[in-house]
Amino acid sequence: MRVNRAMCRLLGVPADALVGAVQDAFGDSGDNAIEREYQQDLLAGRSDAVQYERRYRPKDGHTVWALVSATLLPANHEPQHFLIQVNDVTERKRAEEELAHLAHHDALTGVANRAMLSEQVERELAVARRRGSRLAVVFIDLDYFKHINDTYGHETGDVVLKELASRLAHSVRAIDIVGRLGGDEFVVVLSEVSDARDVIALTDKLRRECGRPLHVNGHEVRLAVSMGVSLFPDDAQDFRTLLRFADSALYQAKGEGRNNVQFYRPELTARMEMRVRLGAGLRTALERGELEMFYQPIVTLADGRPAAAEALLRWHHPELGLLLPDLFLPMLEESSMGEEIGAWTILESCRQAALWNADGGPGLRMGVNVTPAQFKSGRLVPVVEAALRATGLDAGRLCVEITEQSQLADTEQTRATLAALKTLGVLVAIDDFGTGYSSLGYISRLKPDELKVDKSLVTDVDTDAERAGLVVAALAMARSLRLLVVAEGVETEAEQAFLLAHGCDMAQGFLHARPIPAPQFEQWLVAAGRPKGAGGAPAH
Ligand SMILES: Nc1nc2c(ncn2[C@@H]2O[C@H](COP(=O)(O)OP(=O)(O)OP(=O)(O)O)[C@@H](O)[C@H]2O)c(=O)[nH]1
Repeated sequence: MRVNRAMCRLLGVPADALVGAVQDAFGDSGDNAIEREYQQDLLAGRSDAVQYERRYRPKDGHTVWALVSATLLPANHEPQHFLIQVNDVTERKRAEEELAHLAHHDALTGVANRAMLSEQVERELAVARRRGSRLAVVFIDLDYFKHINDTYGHETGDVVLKELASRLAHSVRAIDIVGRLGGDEFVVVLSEVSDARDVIALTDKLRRECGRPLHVNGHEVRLAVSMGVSLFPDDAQDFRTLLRFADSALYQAKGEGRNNVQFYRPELTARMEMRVRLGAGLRTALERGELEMFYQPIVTLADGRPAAAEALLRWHHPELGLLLPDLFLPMLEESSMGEEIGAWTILESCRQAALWNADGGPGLRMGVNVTPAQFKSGRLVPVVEAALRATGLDAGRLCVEITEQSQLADTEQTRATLAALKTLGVLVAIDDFGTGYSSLGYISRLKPDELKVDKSLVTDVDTDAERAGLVVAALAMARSLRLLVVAEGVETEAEQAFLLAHGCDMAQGFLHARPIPAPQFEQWLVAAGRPKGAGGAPAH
């Protein structure tokens, strides 16, 4: 064998070290075998010339990719000789590999992207089918990631996503797969799980790892994830369906208050279909006149007189009948119509309040619910301002109700929006108080005008000592902050008497009336305005 100087340079050794040794000492064993097959083709006359790519592994450990062209030299004498031309194509190969990596991996986090994920999972599914083993698809979504982006900026958001990917990758076993679908959505596929208990142990570990606070640019970012799980072969046979089912379970986990794991159940498919159906219907609900505001009275406890109304959205669905917001609010938040419908509810409630308060009316305040999305959109203040201008309602008669949820984070933007509403003269109420995590400090910073104590604390307050203690504490806190308190969900005289005795200002609930359409509300007003003994306020 003879080699030229270029080949010696390529492998980093003198010619005599190469003779007789190229294939065995410097070659990749798999490639060597393939090369021998090509050479057999030439020797057997099956080809005149062959070309293939192979690797050499010089002694310094790096890999050289070569494009090899080989022919047999004219056979004048035995043994026969090959003429082998070797082109170093390492750079081209590296670029190709980089492109392939980019095509298969998520650019931000480096884990598998959607395409690679489905490729890998299909392979794992084939193995699981052959072996009859079980596999879990875990859909993971960060809780309130928008809030992290909004509070700390997009770059910090990116660091959080990278860290999350790395935590996932380090928490799973070598046989598992981690991928990112986009945004804050990740998928982990757990192979060879024996049963749901196995999956719970693994997902609990993932949740613990992902939930550790993260320190970025001097901030401590608190993290939590929700997860939805579907199982092969129990729930579905193919990856697409498994992913869809895991997504339904994730939706359930978000609905259960986040930071938890839910397994897919068949009834979730029906719920998912309903969600899609409602989401589609919402797009045309407004223009078709299917939406209506109902009003529930709020009375002053001291004298039983009407003080306010809470406006509540209702949807007359053409097939499903009258729907309460609990059923369609999540879809409304996701829908492109969310903002438009939100603005309409404010305008409609202001219009009604202006009408009821015209000509020396009863001086009713109108409570209007705003969703967290509406609140955070940055457009709430102009929408309220426009509604007041269009309807002529006195700003002091409008009360914006914001639910006490962790979405209503204690941020600069929250405080600025509340301050802007106050500048307009609009009142602000913290709704569903007692269901969230508000501390006294938090409430005092938000400076609302009113607290609405949630029904869950009010029900049986006269007999349940624990609830009574909480309500009394809430009333004391409200007094110290000079806030008005409305008790929600008051259903019995005994509850109402307890509330009155402990200094609660107002009550709302079935004891007085259910939410009713405007014409019925007017009848209620007339009846409630009558002196006691002349009929009183009917309970609807
Ligand atoms: N920093 C960063 N943000 C992203 C990226 N891709 C999507 N997002 C943001 O991720 C957020 C996705 O939020 P969602 O999952 O819909 O909502 P969430 O706030 O996490 O609320 P829940 O999931 O309901 O708990 C949006 O605000 C997107 O703008 C990205 O590559 N980097």
